[in-house]
Amino acid sequence: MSNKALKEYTLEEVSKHNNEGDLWIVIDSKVYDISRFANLHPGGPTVLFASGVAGKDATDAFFGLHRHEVLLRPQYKRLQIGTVSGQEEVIKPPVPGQLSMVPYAEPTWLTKGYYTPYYNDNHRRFQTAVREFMETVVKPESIRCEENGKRISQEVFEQLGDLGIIAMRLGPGKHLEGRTLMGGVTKPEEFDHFHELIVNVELARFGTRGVIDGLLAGCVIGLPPVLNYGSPELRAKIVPDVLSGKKFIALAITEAFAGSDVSGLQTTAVRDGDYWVVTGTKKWITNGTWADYFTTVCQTEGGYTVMLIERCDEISTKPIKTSYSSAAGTSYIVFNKVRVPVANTLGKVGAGMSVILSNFNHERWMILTTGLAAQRVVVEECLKWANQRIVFGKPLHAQPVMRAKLAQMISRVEASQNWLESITYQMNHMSYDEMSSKLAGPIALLKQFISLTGRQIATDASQVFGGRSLTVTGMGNIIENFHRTAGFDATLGGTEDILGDLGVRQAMKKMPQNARL
Ligand code: HEM
Repeated sequence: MSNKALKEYTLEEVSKHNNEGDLWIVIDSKVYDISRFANLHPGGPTVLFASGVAGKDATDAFFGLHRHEVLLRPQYKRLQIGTVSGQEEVIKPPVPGQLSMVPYAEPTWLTKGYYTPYYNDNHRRFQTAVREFMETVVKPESIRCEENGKRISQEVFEQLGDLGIIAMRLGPGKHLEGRTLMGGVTKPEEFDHFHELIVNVELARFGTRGVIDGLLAGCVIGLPPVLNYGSPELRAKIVPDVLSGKKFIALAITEAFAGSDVSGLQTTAVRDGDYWVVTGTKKWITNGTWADYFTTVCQTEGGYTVMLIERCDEISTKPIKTSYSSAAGTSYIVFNKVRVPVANTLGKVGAGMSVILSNFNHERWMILTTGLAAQRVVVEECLKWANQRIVFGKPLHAQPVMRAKLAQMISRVEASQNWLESITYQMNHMSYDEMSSKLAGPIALLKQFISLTGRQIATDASQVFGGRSLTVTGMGNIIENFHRTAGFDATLGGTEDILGDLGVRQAMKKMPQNARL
């Protein structure tokens, strides 16, 4: 119903409808006829007949128990029959694309009145366009897929492809040449790692951790070896379809036999004329359940070799059940004497380790950007909840223990943001080789820091939300998802302890020989 068709009522008129079969309430200036809905209400009918609710302004009671989006669902929206005369809506529904006004809900560069050394007007226009698209198209789909465990629809993947988002997730580079990015908001030559950071942040804000990986993390890590080491023929065959969202690729390294210790891999590739014959298994492969191509590391004579394997009858991919949604497509893969053309070899035979390692910094940077974005959303949720939740007659934030938790959360997110932007700035100014030698340590340490703070934030947030943080639906749904999945970032792309160790080893390598106290 459009606002024009709605009638105006006085509070006195509303108050007469307070019985079974004839029940109205007011929520934030809007009058709802819930006479028939009462028996269908998920919270039961009795709560709706309570004296402060039936026929009354139930705004505070409603927002103490429901998220705003409940009222926006079409089946509930149509319960509205009018507005209260002389009243205006105070609690505005979220508008897709809009920046949050909650303190610390946005990084400083997106907060009114603050300055930034890193971002320019192009980044701002780009951020607006990406957020609007993500919130309008990707968010509803993400919420559905996180719940039902299905992959994002083909239609949305192709929209991501058309806007250049799949390609942009790989960072700046030749693969962007000639592409129209976000409908022309940014030119390929303007696109830098801050644009890429914006894309990663904006797709990670929905409280749908499985979907973050489902939004083609497999391509971010699986396609670069093809771009950097594949023959022109192979690139021409694979890259256009993958970047347009028509075909999918996964990076198949880890095995039940080897995780962070990549040198324990057992999948073999044996040469037979112009083919490799690949036999073995891979485990925890993101996007593997639906991938058309697998960038795979195999043991060959002379060491490890990376090759692109196309899906065929000799490959089976089984979904692995994890504590996050199957929308990520996490899979167990069996290669049963798969014949792979030698022309699909990526890099030199026996030089597989350097092909894999060349990709790790970017992968870790990508993981920590989405991890941090999700943490900031949790901070926003907690600040809002601490403000609106009334306990012992006062808002939750009146309790010093709650303020102490919020202070810790905010500080962690702001510290990570500043470190991340500093590293991203370095990435923009360094050659690929410089990045490998100078940023592997800092990226590893920042990833360790962000995955650690993620788990600390998850623990604090669950205390702020109490029982609501345990339920998949309702007020604390974002906290529940975050709390359940925060540990993932401590494992993906190298475990937290190993990355901390790597950071320190890199530093020690650079210690001046004559350094003394
Ligand atoms: C148009 C009005 C209303 C609609 C459309 C509505 C809808 C819902 C929905 C969809 C849920 C399931 C949980 C969720 O998705 O958040 C729910 C739960 C609930 N509702 Fe309502 N509701 C309305 C008004 C009210 C009011 C005025 C009260 C006041 C007491 C109330 C009390 C509850 C309670 C106690 C629960 C269970 C909450 C929980 O499990 O934590 N509802 N409602």
